[in-house]
Amino acid sequence: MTAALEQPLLQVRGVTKHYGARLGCGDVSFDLWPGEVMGIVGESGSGKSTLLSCLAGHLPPDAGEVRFDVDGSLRDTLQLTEPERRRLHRTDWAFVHQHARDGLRMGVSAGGNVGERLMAIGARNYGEIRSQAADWLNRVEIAAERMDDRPTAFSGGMQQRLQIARNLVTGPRLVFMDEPTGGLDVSVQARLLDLLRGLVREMGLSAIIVTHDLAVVRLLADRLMVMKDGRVVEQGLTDQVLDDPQHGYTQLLVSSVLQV
Ligand SMILES: Nc1ncnc2c1ncn2[C@@H]1O[C@H](COP(=O)(O)OP(=O)(O)OP(=O)(O)O)[C@@H](O)[C@H]1O
Repeated sequence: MTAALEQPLLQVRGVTKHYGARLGCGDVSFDLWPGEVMGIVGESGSGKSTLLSCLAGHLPPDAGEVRFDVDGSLRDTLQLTEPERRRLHRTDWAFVHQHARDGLRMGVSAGGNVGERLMAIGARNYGEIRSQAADWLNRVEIAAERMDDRPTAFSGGMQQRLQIARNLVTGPRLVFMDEPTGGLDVSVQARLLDLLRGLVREMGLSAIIVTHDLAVVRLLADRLMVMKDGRVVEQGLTDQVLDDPQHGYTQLLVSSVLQV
């Protein structure tokens, strides 16, 4: 067994964030293992986005630790130096936003959006960058002839697929996703979900996915955390939690979906 498999990729302990007197998320702890996908579900205001922001280093928590496997040892990401943090965000971590425009450069061509990430980690050969960008556009089902178009000329679903290509092209070890299928038409959502599932399996991605859509976690997540009022009320294997929910709130969440 390699060292990477003997310890979690991400270790979260006691992460807490308040907004003034209001609790954003409270005392959240879990381990994420390499190749594992964790889903975080809960109704609006339950603290999912706050937690994701704290985990991804976008928001400093009031308390707690977020340790990530850096070169074989678990380092508290809140204590990293600025260059170390930047390196982490460019190489090992990726963040897929709900709104593609938050994760894309809208004034740059589709190929440029993907190629830029490669250049940020040191790629310099133009031909090589363009061919890798073309390969990734193909993987996310964007036709090669759209490579020089700007994302503003793309549909919502295409923009989201482009954002995914931009994030995955550098082979990150951990991907944070905030409602990756939110705000899209149902048929577009289904196709995107299918694509994401293929990529997650093919690349053995480790990911943390926030969603209010149980269909998303059913398809993508190995494990599930259910949040309510900033707290984790239930966690476990996705199928177990969804098929046999123990907490009253999870039961409500599952049954309200079934009634739709
Ligand atoms: N910037 C902020 N200032 C003050 N309170 C905030 C802020 N952001 C979130 N909150 C509060 O923190 C709690 C958790 O909100 P959060 O956005 O994390 O929930 P969520 O589950 O992601 O909701 P949604 O699905 O609607 O995005 C809520 O009570 C919310 O009102």
